[in-house]
Amino acid sequence: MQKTFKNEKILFAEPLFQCDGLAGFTRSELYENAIHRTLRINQLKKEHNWTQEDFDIAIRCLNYEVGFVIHLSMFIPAIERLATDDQKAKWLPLAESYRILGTYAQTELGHGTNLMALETTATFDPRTDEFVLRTPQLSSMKWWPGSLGKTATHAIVLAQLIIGNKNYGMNPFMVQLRSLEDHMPLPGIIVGDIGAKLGANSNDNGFLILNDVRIPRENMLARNSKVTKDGRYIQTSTNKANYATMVLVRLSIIRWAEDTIKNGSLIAIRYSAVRRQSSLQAGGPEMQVLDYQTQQYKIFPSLAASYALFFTYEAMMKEYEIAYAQIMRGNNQLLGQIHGQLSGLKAFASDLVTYELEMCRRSCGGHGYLKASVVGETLLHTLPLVTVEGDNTVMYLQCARYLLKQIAKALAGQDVDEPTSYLKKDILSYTCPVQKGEHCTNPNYLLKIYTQRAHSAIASVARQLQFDLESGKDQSSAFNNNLVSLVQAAKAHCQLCLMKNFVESVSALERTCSENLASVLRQLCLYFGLHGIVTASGEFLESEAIGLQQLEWIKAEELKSLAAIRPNAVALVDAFDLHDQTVMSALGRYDGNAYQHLFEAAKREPMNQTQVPPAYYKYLRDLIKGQPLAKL
Ligand SMILES: CCCCCCCCCC/C=C\CCCCC/C=C/C(=O)SCCNC(=O)CCNC(=O)[C@H](O)C(C)(C)COP(=O)(O)OP(=O)(O)OC[C@H]1O[C@@H](n2cnc3c(N)ncnc32)[C@H](O)[C@@H]1OP(=O)(O)O
Ligand SMILES: Cc1cc2nc3c(=O)[nH]c(=O)nc-3n(C[C@H](O)[C@H](O)[C@H](O)COP(=O)(O)OP(=O)(O)OC[C@H]3O[C@@H](n4cnc5c(N)ncnc54)[C@H](O)[C@@H]3O)c2cc1C
Repeated sequence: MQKTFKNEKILFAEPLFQCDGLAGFTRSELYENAIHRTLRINQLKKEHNWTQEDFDIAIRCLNYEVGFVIHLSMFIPAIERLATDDQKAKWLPLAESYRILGTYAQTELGHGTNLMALETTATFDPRTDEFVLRTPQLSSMKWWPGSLGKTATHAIVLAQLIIGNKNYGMNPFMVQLRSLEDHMPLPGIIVGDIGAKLGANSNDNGFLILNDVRIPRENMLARNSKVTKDGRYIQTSTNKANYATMVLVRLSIIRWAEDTIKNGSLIAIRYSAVRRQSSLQAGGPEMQVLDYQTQQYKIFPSLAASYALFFTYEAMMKEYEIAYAQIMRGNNQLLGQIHGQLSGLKAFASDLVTYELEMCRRSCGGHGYLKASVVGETLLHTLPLVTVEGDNTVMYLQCARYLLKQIAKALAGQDVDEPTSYLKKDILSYTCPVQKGEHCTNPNYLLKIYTQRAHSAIASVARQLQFDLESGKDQSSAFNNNLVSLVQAAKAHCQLCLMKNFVESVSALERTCSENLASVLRQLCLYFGLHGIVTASGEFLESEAIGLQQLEWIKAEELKSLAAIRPNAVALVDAFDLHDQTVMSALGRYDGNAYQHLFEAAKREPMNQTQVPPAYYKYLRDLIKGQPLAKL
């Protein structure tokens, strides 16, 4: 799956990267540890001539529990995408050498989704050839940007550009926040950490108030638009190009989701293979819980999702690279496609893994509630993915907006983008591919069912919107009246994308891998398809892609698939080739000694470093001895 990290031994030989000790760290310790880790990985990269890909894999091996994540994943990419060549020549070397530490400051206390309503302003002052940055009111302050709280010396601030009395919309500005001498905030800058979060507490997400902070005109990142010395606004590319960084990060989030669900399914399956509990025959030997059909039903979806997301990330990375290369040459033809695809798939991937991670946690019984199992921690660390880089509902709606445009083109006989080429088909020409039970064992037949269901969902909401408009509703009311169906249509398209990528990737692999491996992957792909239909059976029936007879066959085939996957389940997670230090879980170690590792973790618990707790002397001793308690 993930390219085996040939430098794993080097990385995990150092205590700094051994994860057992993180439990019990305070926020400041987590924060410092994360910074220390990134800088040490940088040193290892230089000492061992690692590539940038090695650096990236090292961070993934540490489950992104490192510092400077926004600097690396947003600040630098934003300079690359939004700055002119001269500005890149100035800022990139400083950022890449950590001489400046950055954040991407877009979200405000009052607005995160609605970028048009961001309140931070950058007013051009022609007298001094500067921009004056201001967060005019409480709700305007930047709130959430990673590394903003205590680390960033610079921020790419997204602000409404004001020239004279005209607002030219959201534009990016490079703003220095702290002195490079003593790290103190500069005049006009009020900055700090927004406080503890459910997870990811090594990251200093921060707040930023700008009180008439002046920056030179050349600090407006001007690849897509600029302001001349005499105050003229010149747009050289679509304003949407200023959104480019978010598109890239949505792609990264799909891989983040893949990484976390691999961890979760590995822990759940390895633990379920060693955990014996109860027996089916009275007095018989206790069973591996992995042999219970219900346990397989709970955790094999996460196994299938791991592979589905791996194949989808690989496919979308190729699609993004093609689009990005064109966009950077000024050709925005693929911008709408890549935005629509990645908005939806980021939402679908993060929804899928947060749901399946909780199922993995539940499948570990009581031990799933221990931090030492790590599944719960992984879930807490993954939860933000349904919100960051665009709240999932909003992202589905962006995807749906793209799909509506595509189906309108299809119905008008115009060309459509490759990912929506199925919309060119006549919706009435579909026939159910599954005419007998064995057809349910063919992923290609299932793919046709997914295609019809997605097409039907998109066509249905398009018709309903048209009906609402024709019956006199205005555009926004008609839209709001159909938001749930729009989200449903986007999800249907995204689930089709995952299934299509899975089927196509396995058929490509079949040409080069062994038949044994091919049959295991085919089985997993089939299961992924069957399970997806069963869990959304209402929508598939509604689309008439299947009837009750087909659903009955599919449900039966899904349960058969569980038994077929069982013999290879452990091998399929071992194939992730994840180091124990990456998985970190006492339940998911390669050696299978879950109880021993749980007990070792308990012994490391700080409370166990003394036999008698301090509370004994304060409260318990007198209580136990029947002494009257002093006034508390
Ligand atoms: C190599 C070593 C590297 C080591 C890496 C280390 C780290 C590992 C990697 C870690 C992985 C991930 C990191 C994750 C960290 C995340 C931290 C969080 C960051 C953030 O959250 S940043 C803030 C994110 N905020 C948002 O996403 C805001 C969401 N809102 C919006 O995007 C917009 O408001 C909107 C899309 C909802 C609405 O846009 P708006 O312009 O107001 O109106 P519309 O009419 O809807 O759109 C107008 C047209 O613009 C098109 N559009 C919109 N968005 C985009 C886009 N992003 N790209 C292209 N086009 C876009 C839209 O389609 C409309 O076009 P049309 O008019 O229809 O043609
Ligand atoms: C851990 C973390 C790290 C972050 N890091 C950064 C960062 O580095 N830089 C940065 O700029 N931001 C960052 N953010 C902020 C993040 O981008 C926003 O939280 C996100 O864009 C969602 O916006 P919001 O918080 O305003 O939610 P809202 O948009 O207020 O969402 C609230 C509810 O309203 C609904 N809603 C909103 N608009 C619509 C609509 N048009 N139609 C239907 N429903 C709607 C949403 O679905 C949601 O249910 C981070 C957030 C988190 C949690």
